[in-house]
Formats: sequence, C-alpha cells, structure tokens
Amino acid sequence: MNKNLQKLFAVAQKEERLGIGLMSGTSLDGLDIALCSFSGSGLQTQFKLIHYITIPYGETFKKEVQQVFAQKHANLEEVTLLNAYIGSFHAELILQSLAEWGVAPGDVDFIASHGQTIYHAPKRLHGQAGYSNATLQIGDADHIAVKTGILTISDFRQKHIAAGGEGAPLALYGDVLLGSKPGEDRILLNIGGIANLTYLPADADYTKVMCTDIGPGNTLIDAACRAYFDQPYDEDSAIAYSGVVNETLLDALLHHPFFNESLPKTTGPELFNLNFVADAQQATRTLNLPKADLVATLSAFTGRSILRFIASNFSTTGMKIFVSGGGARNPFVTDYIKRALPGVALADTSELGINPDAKEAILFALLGNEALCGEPTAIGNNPKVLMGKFSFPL
Ligand SMILES: Nc1ncnc2c1ncn2[C@@H]1O[C@H](COP(=O)(O)OP(=O)(O)OP(=O)(O)O)[C@@H](O)[C@H]1O
Ligand SMILES: CC(=O)N[C@H]1[C@@H]2OC[C@@H](O2)[C@@H](O)[C@@H]1O[C@H](C)C(=O)O
Repeated sequence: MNKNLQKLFAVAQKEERLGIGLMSGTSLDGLDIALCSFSGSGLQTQFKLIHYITIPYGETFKKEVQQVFAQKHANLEEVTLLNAYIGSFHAELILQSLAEWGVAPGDVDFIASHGQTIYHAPKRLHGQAGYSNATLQIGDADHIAVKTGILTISDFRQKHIAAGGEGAPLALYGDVLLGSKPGEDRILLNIGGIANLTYLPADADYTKVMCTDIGPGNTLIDAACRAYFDQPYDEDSAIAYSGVVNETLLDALLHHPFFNESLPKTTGPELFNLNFVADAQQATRTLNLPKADLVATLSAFTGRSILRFIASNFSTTGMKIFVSGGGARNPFVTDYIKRALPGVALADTSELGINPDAKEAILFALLGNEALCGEPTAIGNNPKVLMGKFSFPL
C-alpha cells in the first residue's frame, strides 16, 4: 500500500491530532497560521488553540497578488507563477513559525490550507447562462506538502460548489461546532474584507442555522486608504473620525441590489470595489467629496449594512453577538452597530474561547479535521459535505 495512504489512515484514527489551519483572506494583510489540537469530530469535537500568528505580507507580494486579485482580466502567466509561488511561500512561513514555537514538523499530523482567493464568481455575479457558481483559490497544496513533509488538505470551496453551494461562507461549519450554546440566540459576526455572519438559534435546531455574507467589511475602507492615503487600512478609524458621513452617498451605496438578494449569498471585491463607489459618487454628484469624508462614508456603509441586515432578519431581544475579524478592531464600525442596537450584548469571540483574529484559521484546521475523520453534517440549507483535497509529501 502507498505509505502516504497508510499514514493518512493512521492519522484519521488517532485519539488526538495536531493540525495547522491557514487563512489568507480577501484583505491580503497576511497569512494567519493556527496550530490546534483536536480530538473527536463533528459536534463532539474538542479543540485547543496551541499557537497562533499572523505573518504580515510585504508590499511587493501584496502588489503582485493585487494585479490578479478580483480582476476580470489578468495575466495568465502571473496567475500560474503565483499558484506555485504562494504554495511554496506559505510552506516557508509554516516552517518558520514551527521553528519559533519549538514544534517539529514531524509532530504535525496535517495542514489545512485555504489558499488565496483570486476570484469569486457566484452565478449571481457572473450571470452567464450554462455556467455554475465558481471560485478560485490559488497556492497549490502539493508545494506545501512536499516542502513541509506534512499531509496537506486544501481547496475546500470546490466541493461546496459541486454540491450546490456558492463555495462560501464556510464559517458555519466551525461556528456550529465551536460557537453554539443551547438556550442562547447567538450571532457570530465576522468583519473581514467581506462581512458575514452565522445565526445560531437558542433551541439548537441546526436546520434553522443561517450563514451568509452580508456585504463589505473592510474591503472598501482599505481600498480607499490605499488609494488616497497611502495606508493599508484606517488604523483605529483615525481617518473616518476626522471626516463627515455623506448621507446622500451612503443611501446610494445601500441601494445596491445585492442587499435584496435571497439568502444565503456571497460576494467579494469583484463587486464591492472602488469602481462601484465611483459610480455611486457620479450618480449622487459627490465625486469631489473630501477623501476623509469618503472613508467615513464607507465605514458607515459597512456599519449600516451590517446593522440593517441584523435588524431586518432577526429579533434582537436576548440576542448575543460575537464579533471576529480585523474589523472588530475598527471602532467606527463597531460603535456604529453598538449605538443602534443598545439592548444587544456585543462582545468579541474571545468570550467563547476563540481568538477573534485566529477564528478563520481555526475554521480551516477544523475543516481539515472533519475531512480526516468527520461525517457530513446537515446544517441549515447548506450542502451536507466534507470538503478538501489531499496532497501528500514525497
Ligand atoms: N486597528 C485597526 N483599526 C482599524 N481596522 C483594522 C485594525 N486592525 C485590523 N483592521 C482591519 O482588519 C483588516 C484585516 O482583517 P482580517 O484579517 O479579518 O481580513 P481577512 O481575513 O483578509 O478577510 P476575509 O475574512 O474577508 O477573508 C485590515 O485590512 C483592516 O481593514
Ligand atoms: C470566496 C472567499 O474567499 N470568501 C471569503 C471572504 O471573506 C469573508 C467572506 O468573503 C467569506 O464568504 C469567505 O471566507 C470565510 C472564511 C468563509 O468562507 O466563511
């Protein structure tokens, strides 16, 4: 028998597994690496976060990825080169982190890698007859497996699409396993590049769980900061607080048909980008808005769209909201939500024992654990699937 298959079989049967989850999100800020231990699977999963780090990407790397990221037209040679490069680069960052943590690669049972999304094209975006939902993550996992010597599971989103989903959000699979509590109505809100949430009902009826993208999280704020302030993001909302929200532009942004589309739905910077903002500015004759006012308006846009979504889909009485993602550190956005929902308890996911920055990397580690030894679980109207492809070391 192929020795890698033998090893795979042994790992799947272990009492406890050590796994690494990797997330490189739409904000392109860096690679999140979470080293976790798991025992059991599904609703019996016991998990512990052992180490976590975000390794920021350098400007040159970011610029290279941005050339192909969310672009309708890209250089195919660049995409091909990046696919191999990102796999190999992520492997290097893993090895470097393991060395810093004093963990031998041979002790790690698996890596679960999200890869880098370069284009997300649900049918609602591309609208082309004869083509299904589609998404593309690059950073080939064979490079990770060969360079680290660790079994690597990757490309989770394709199975979700093959089984009828949009390939995202996958957060619900982790949120149900790690974040639900019978007797408490909960929303787990992630504000990354794109904002999404999972609703976990108090009666623990998993057919009622809902997980969907909401709209922009940090993506437009970051894009405006990059374009007009030469900054990667609006640290502590300093720019937004120095500006004034333009209500006319805000209303126009909120009128996008995406907000009325059926749930669950997904989106990305393919839709919510500076061209979309410029069109709304043109229509509202606000093209000359001071740039700080623009950042304030885009921050209010994120806050208002999240708020409007929650208020129109849930009764917030007794609801607890747990926030994660980099946007949890944007006070303009979080205060906007808090002010409008005074009766609702808003905390970050550390109250659940989940580091809010590490949550998505933990999710992929957990999906890797499920791929090894779980059973497909029916949650809400989501595909009942185990996801991920296996790449073996030499
Ligand atoms: N101190 C801060 N003040 C304001 N914003 C912040 C702060 N720290 C982080 N952020 C925001 O968080 C972003 C990074 O968030 P995160 O790492 O959750 O994104 P991601 O994982 O790429 O997103 P996604 O979940 O959409 O894939 C930054 O680009 C920035 O917009
Ligand atoms: C295609 C893609 O990469 N989508 C991301 C993105 O970032 C947030 C939101 O948009 C979410 O739908 C998803 O990631 C998280 C991890 C998810 O699948 O739950």
